[in-house]
Amino acid sequence: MSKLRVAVLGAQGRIGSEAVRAVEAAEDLELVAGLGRGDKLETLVDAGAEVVVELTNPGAVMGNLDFCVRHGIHAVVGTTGWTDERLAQLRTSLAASPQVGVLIAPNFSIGAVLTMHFAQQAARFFESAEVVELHHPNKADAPSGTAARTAQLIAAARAEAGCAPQPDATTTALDGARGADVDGIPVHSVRLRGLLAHQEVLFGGEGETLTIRHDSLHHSSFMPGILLGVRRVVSAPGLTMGLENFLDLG
Ligand SMILES: NC(=O)c1ccc[n+]([C@@H]2O[C@H](COP(=O)([O-])OP(=O)(O)OC[C@H]3O[C@@H](n4cnc5c(N)ncnc54)[C@H](O)[C@@H]3O)[C@@H](O)[C@H]2O)c1
Ligand SMILES: O=C(O)C1=N[C@H](C(=O)O)CCC1
Repeated sequence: MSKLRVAVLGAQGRIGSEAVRAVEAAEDLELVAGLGRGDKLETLVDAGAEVVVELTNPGAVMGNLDFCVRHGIHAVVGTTGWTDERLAQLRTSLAASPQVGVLIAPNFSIGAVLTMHFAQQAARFFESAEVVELHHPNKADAPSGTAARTAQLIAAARAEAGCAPQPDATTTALDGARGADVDGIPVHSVRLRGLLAHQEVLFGGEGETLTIRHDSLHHSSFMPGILLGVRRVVSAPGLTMGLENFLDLG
Protein backbone atom coordinates (compact mmCIF):
# COMPACT_ATOMS: atom_id res chain seq x y z
CA MET A 1 0.00 0.00 0.00
CA SER A 2 1.36 3.44 -0.90
CA LYS A 3 2.18 5.81 1.93
CA LEU A 4 0.31 9.08 2.45
CA ARG A 5 2.59 11.98 1.49
CA VAL A 6 2.75 14.53 4.32
CA ALA A 7 4.44 17.92 4.72
CA VAL A 8 4.83 19.97 7.90
CA LEU A 9 4.71 23.78 7.93
CA GLY A 10 6.49 25.26 10.94
CA ALA A 11 8.80 22.24 10.91
CA GLN A 12 11.43 23.85 13.16
CA GLY A 13 8.94 25.06 15.77
CA ARG A 14 8.15 23.56 19.17
CA ILE A 15 5.22 21.43 18.03
CA GLY A 16 6.26 21.28 14.36
CA SER A 17 9.59 19.58 15.11
CA GLU A 18 7.78 16.97 17.20
CA ALA A 19 5.27 16.47 14.36
CA VAL A 20 8.13 15.90 11.88
CA ARG A 21 9.45 13.09 14.10
CA ALA A 22 5.98 11.59 14.55
CA VAL A 23 5.27 11.52 10.79
CA GLU A 24 8.70 10.03 10.09
CA ALA A 25 8.05 7.30 12.64
CA ALA A 26 4.61 6.36 11.22
CA GLU A 27 4.79 3.38 8.85
CA ASP A 28 1.84 4.48 6.70
CA LEU A 29 3.07 8.09 6.25
CA GLU A 30 5.97 9.62 4.34
CA LEU A 31 7.39 13.02 5.25
CA VAL A 32 7.96 14.72 1.88
CA ALA A 33 8.73 18.26 3.11
CA GLY A 34 9.32 20.24 6.30
CA LEU A 35 9.10 23.98 5.70
CA GLY A 36 9.96 26.93 7.91
CA ARG A 37 9.59 30.69 7.71
CA GLY A 38 10.74 32.02 4.31
CA ASP A 39 10.61 28.65 2.51
CA LYS A 40 8.70 28.56 -0.77
CA LEU A 41 5.24 26.99 -0.64
CA GLU A 42 5.73 25.72 -4.22
CA THR A 43 7.98 23.06 -2.61
CA LEU A 44 4.76 21.41 -1.39
CA VAL A 45 3.60 20.91 -4.97
CA ASP A 46 7.04 19.81 -6.21
CA ALA A 47 7.23 17.28 -3.36
CA GLY A 48 3.77 15.93 -4.16
CA ALA A 49 2.37 16.60 -0.66
CA GLU A 50 -1.16 15.23 -0.19
CA VAL A 51 -1.63 16.53 3.36
CA VAL A 52 -0.05 19.51 5.11
CA VAL A 53 0.20 19.81 8.89
CA GLU A 54 0.02 23.55 9.59
CA LEU A 55 1.80 24.54 12.84
CA THR A 56 3.06 28.09 12.30
CA ASN A 57 1.43 31.20 13.77
CA PRO A 58 -1.76 33.24 13.36
CA GLY A 59 0.01 35.67 11.00
CA ALA A 60 1.03 32.95 8.52
CA VAL A 61 -1.77 30.40 8.62
CA MET A 62 -4.28 32.07 6.28
CA GLY A 63 -1.82 32.48 3.40
CA ASN A 64 -0.55 28.93 3.85
CA LEU A 65 -4.06 27.46 3.82
CA ASP A 66 -5.10 29.52 0.83
CA PHE A 67 -2.16 28.04 -1.10
CA CYS A 68 -2.91 24.47 0.02
CA VAL A 69 -6.62 24.65 -0.80
CA ARG A 70 -5.95 26.17 -4.25
CA HIS A 71 -3.48 23.38 -5.00
CA GLY A 72 -5.77 20.56 -3.82
CA ILE A 73 -3.70 19.75 -0.70
CA HIS A 74 -5.60 18.67 2.43
CA ALA A 75 -4.64 20.36 5.70
CA VAL A 76 -4.56 19.55 9.40
CA VAL A 77 -4.32 22.83 11.27
CA GLY A 78 -3.13 23.29 14.85
CA THR A 79 -2.32 26.98 14.56
CA THR A 80 -4.61 29.10 16.71
CA GLY A 81 -6.05 32.63 16.49
CA TRP A 82 -9.24 31.76 14.58
CA THR A 83 -12.04 34.32 14.30
CA ASP A 84 -15.45 34.12 12.60
CA GLU A 85 -14.07 36.29 9.77
CA ARG A 86 -11.11 33.97 9.20
CA LEU A 87 -13.34 30.91 9.21
CA ALA A 88 -15.67 32.56 6.69
CA GLN A 89 -12.68 33.35 4.43
CA LEU A 90 -11.50 29.74 4.64
CA ARG A 91 -14.99 28.42 3.85
CA THR A 92 -15.07 30.64 0.78
CA SER A 93 -11.78 29.28 -0.55
CA LEU A 94 -12.90 25.71 0.23
CA ALA A 95 -16.10 26.26 -1.74
CA ALA A 96 -13.92 26.69 -4.85
CA SER A 97 -12.05 23.41 -4.14
CA PRO A 98 -14.80 21.18 -2.70
CA GLN A 99 -12.67 18.00 -2.79
CA VAL A 100 -10.18 19.41 -0.26
CA GLY A 101 -10.48 18.65 3.46
CA VAL A 102 -9.28 20.98 6.23
CA LEU A 103 -9.31 19.99 9.89
CA ILE A 104 -8.88 22.81 12.41
CA ALA A 105 -8.09 21.36 15.83
CA PRO A 106 -7.78 23.88 18.67
CA ASN A 107 -6.14 21.06 20.58
CA PHE A 108 -4.80 17.71 19.35
CA SER A 109 -4.43 16.06 22.75
CA ILE A 110 -7.09 13.48 23.51
CA GLY A 111 -7.43 14.69 27.12
CA ALA A 112 -8.09 18.26 26.02
CA VAL A 113 -10.68 17.12 23.47
CA LEU A 114 -12.39 15.14 26.25
CA THR A 115 -12.22 18.17 28.57
CA MET A 116 -14.13 20.21 25.99
CA HIS A 117 -16.63 17.39 25.53
CA PHE A 118 -17.21 16.97 29.28
CA ALA A 119 -17.50 20.75 29.75
CA GLN A 120 -20.14 20.88 27.03
CA GLN A 121 -22.07 18.11 28.81
CA ALA A 122 -21.79 19.76 32.26
CA ALA A 123 -22.67 23.28 31.11
CA ARG A 124 -26.44 23.13 31.49
CA PHE A 125 -26.30 21.82 35.07
CA PHE A 126 -24.37 24.76 36.61
CA GLU A 127 -25.20 28.44 36.98
CA SER A 128 -21.59 29.62 36.86
CA ALA A 129 -18.75 28.65 34.54
CA GLU A 130 -15.26 30.10 34.09
CA VAL A 131 -12.21 28.89 32.18
CA VAL A 132 -8.61 29.27 33.33
CA GLU A 133 -5.90 28.40 30.81
CA LEU A 134 -2.22 28.27 31.74
CA HIS A 135 0.58 28.14 29.14
CA HIS A 136 4.31 28.62 28.57
CA PRO A 137 5.33 32.29 28.22
CA ASN A 138 6.37 31.92 24.54
CA LYS A 139 2.77 31.51 23.45
CA ALA A 140 1.76 34.29 21.03
CA ASP A 141 -2.00 34.39 21.53
CA ALA A 142 -4.34 34.77 24.49
CA PRO A 143 -6.70 33.31 25.32
CA SER A 144 -5.63 29.91 23.99
CA GLY A 145 -7.58 28.45 21.09
CA THR A 146 -8.66 25.62 23.36
CA ALA A 147 -10.01 27.98 26.02
CA ALA A 148 -11.89 30.07 23.45
CA ARG A 149 -13.42 26.93 21.94
CA THR A 150 -14.32 25.55 25.40
CA ALA A 151 -16.10 28.78 26.30
CA GLN A 152 -17.98 28.80 22.98
CA LEU A 153 -19.13 25.20 23.52
CA ILE A 154 -20.28 25.96 27.08
CA ALA A 155 -22.19 29.04 25.90
CA ALA A 156 -23.82 27.12 23.04
CA ALA A 157 -24.86 24.26 25.36
CA ARG A 158 -26.35 26.74 27.81
CA ALA A 159 -28.22 28.58 25.07
CA GLU A 160 -29.60 25.30 23.72
CA ALA A 161 -30.83 24.36 27.22
CA GLY A 162 -32.32 27.84 27.76
CA CYS A 163 -30.09 28.55 30.80
CA ALA A 164 -30.12 32.04 32.31
CA PRO A 165 -27.04 34.25 31.84
CA GLN A 166 -24.42 33.55 34.47
CA PRO A 167 -24.59 35.62 37.69
CA ASP A 168 -21.93 38.27 38.28
CA ALA A 169 -22.56 41.20 40.63
CA THR A 170 -19.22 42.90 39.88
CA THR A 171 -19.75 46.63 39.47
CA THR A 172 -16.15 47.83 39.71
CA ALA A 173 -13.08 45.97 38.48
CA LEU A 174 -9.56 46.59 37.25
CA ASP A 175 -9.28 46.07 33.49
CA GLY A 176 -8.96 42.34 32.89
CA ALA A 177 -9.71 41.31 36.47
CA ARG A 178 -12.72 39.27 35.37
CA GLY A 179 -10.86 37.84 32.36
CA ALA A 180 -11.80 38.02 28.69
CA ASP A 181 -15.46 37.62 27.81
CA VAL A 182 -15.92 34.78 25.31
CA ASP A 183 -19.63 34.42 24.54
CA GLY A 184 -20.41 35.48 28.13
CA ILE A 185 -17.93 33.08 29.75
CA PRO A 186 -14.96 34.64 31.62
CA VAL A 187 -11.66 33.23 30.33
CA HIS A 188 -8.45 33.84 32.32
CA SER A 189 -4.97 33.41 30.81
CA VAL A 190 -1.81 32.64 32.81
CA ARG A 191 1.67 32.68 31.16
CA LEU A 192 4.32 31.04 33.36
CA ARG A 193 7.78 29.57 32.83
CA GLY A 194 7.83 25.85 33.48
CA LEU A 195 4.34 25.27 32.07
CA LEU A 196 3.36 23.78 28.70
CA ALA A 197 -0.44 23.74 28.14
CA HIS A 198 -3.03 23.40 30.91
CA GLN A 199 -6.69 24.23 31.41
CA GLU A 200 -9.24 24.23 34.20
CA VAL A 201 -12.94 24.54 33.56
CA LEU A 202 -14.71 25.63 36.75
CA PHE A 203 -18.44 25.10 37.23
CA GLY A 204 -20.45 26.32 40.24
CA GLY A 205 -23.98 25.59 41.39
CA GLU A 206 -26.01 25.39 44.60
CA GLY A 207 -23.51 24.31 47.29
CA GLU A 208 -21.11 22.58 44.89
CA THR A 209 -18.42 23.08 42.31
CA LEU A 210 -17.04 20.88 39.56
CA THR A 211 -13.52 21.33 38.19
CA ILE A 212 -12.36 19.66 34.98
CA ARG A 213 -8.60 19.94 34.59
CA HIS A 214 -6.28 18.86 31.80
CA ASP A 215 -2.48 19.06 31.59
CA SER A 216 -0.30 18.59 28.53
CA LEU A 217 3.11 17.85 30.02
CA HIS A 218 4.97 17.31 26.75
CA HIS A 219 4.42 18.05 23.05
CA SER A 220 4.16 14.29 22.51
CA SER A 221 0.60 14.61 23.91
CA PHE A 222 -0.45 16.24 20.62
CA MET A 223 1.00 13.61 18.28
CA PRO A 224 -1.69 10.86 18.27
CA GLY A 225 -4.27 13.53 17.43
CA ILE A 226 -2.17 14.98 14.62
CA LEU A 227 -1.62 11.54 13.08
CA LEU A 228 -5.32 10.69 13.39
CA GLY A 229 -6.18 14.01 11.72
CA VAL A 230 -3.75 13.35 8.84
CA ARG A 231 -5.20 9.89 8.19
CA ARG A 232 -8.83 11.04 8.36
CA VAL A 233 -8.80 14.47 6.68
CA VAL A 234 -8.15 13.01 3.21
CA SER A 235 -11.65 11.51 3.23
CA ALA A 236 -13.39 14.46 4.93
CA PRO A 237 -13.92 17.17 2.31
CA GLY A 238 -14.76 20.68 3.51
CA LEU A 239 -14.08 22.20 6.92
CA THR A 240 -14.01 19.99 10.02
CA MET A 241 -13.92 21.95 13.28
CA GLY A 242 -12.39 19.95 16.12
CA LEU A 243 -10.72 16.56 16.41
CA GLU A 244 -13.79 15.25 18.24
CA ASN A 245 -15.40 14.78 14.81
CA PHE A 246 -12.87 12.02 14.13
CA LEU A 247 -13.36 10.33 17.52
CA ASP A 248 -16.35 8.22 18.48
CA LEU A 249 -17.39 10.15 21.60
CA GLY A 250 -21.01 8.95 21.56
N1 LIG B 1 -3.74 22.54 18.29
C1 LIG B 1 -2.84 22.12 19.16
O1 LIG B 1 -2.99 21.05 19.80
C2 LIG B 1 -1.60 22.94 19.38
C3 LIG B 1 -0.60 22.51 20.26
C4 LIG B 1 0.55 23.28 20.38
C5 LIG B 1 0.65 24.47 19.67
N2 LIG B 1 -0.37 24.86 18.87
C6 LIG B 1 -0.30 26.07 18.06
O2 LIG B 1 0.63 25.83 17.01
C7 LIG B 1 1.26 27.06 16.66
C8 LIG B 1 2.76 26.89 16.77
O3 LIG B 1 3.12 26.73 18.13
P1 LIG B 1 4.64 26.54 18.57
O4 LIG B 1 4.63 26.60 20.05
O5 LIG B 1 5.25 25.38 17.88
O6 LIG B 1 5.26 27.90 18.00
P2 LIG B 1 6.77 28.14 17.49
O7 LIG B 1 6.94 29.62 17.42
O8 LIG B 1 7.72 27.33 18.30
O9 LIG B 1 6.78 27.52 16.01
C9 LIG B 1 6.22 28.13 14.89
C10 LIG B 1 7.19 27.89 13.73
O10 LIG B 1 6.57 28.32 12.52
C11 LIG B 1 7.56 29.00 11.75
N3 LIG B 1 6.90 29.85 10.78
C12 LIG B 1 6.46 31.12 10.91
N4 LIG B 1 5.91 31.54 9.76
C13 LIG B 1 5.98 30.51 8.89
C14 LIG B 1 5.57 30.32 7.55
N5 LIG B 1 4.96 31.31 6.86
N6 LIG B 1 5.77 29.11 6.95
C15 LIG B 1 6.39 28.13 7.62
N7 LIG B 1 6.84 28.24 8.91
C16 LIG B 1 6.60 29.42 9.52
C17 LIG B 1 8.41 29.75 12.77
O11 LIG B 1 9.67 30.12 12.25
C18 LIG B 1 8.51 28.68 13.88
O12 LIG B 1 9.61 27.82 13.66
C19 LIG B 1 0.67 28.12 17.60
O13 LIG B 1 -0.42 28.77 16.98
C20 LIG B 1 0.17 27.30 18.77
O14 LIG B 1 -0.87 27.91 19.48
C21 LIG B 1 -1.48 24.12 18.71
O1 LIG C 1 1.52 25.84 23.10
C1 LIG C 1 0.54 26.34 22.51
O2 LIG C 1 0.60 27.44 21.92
C2 LIG C 1 -0.74 25.61 22.50
N1 LIG C 1 -1.73 26.10 21.79
C3 LIG C 1 -3.02 25.53 21.64
C4 LIG C 1 -4.10 26.49 22.13
O3 LIG C 1 -3.96 27.71 21.94
O4 LIG C 1 -5.11 26.04 22.66
C5 LIG C 1 -3.15 24.15 22.23
C6 LIG C 1 -2.32 23.93 23.44
C7 LIG C 1 -0.86 24.33 23.22
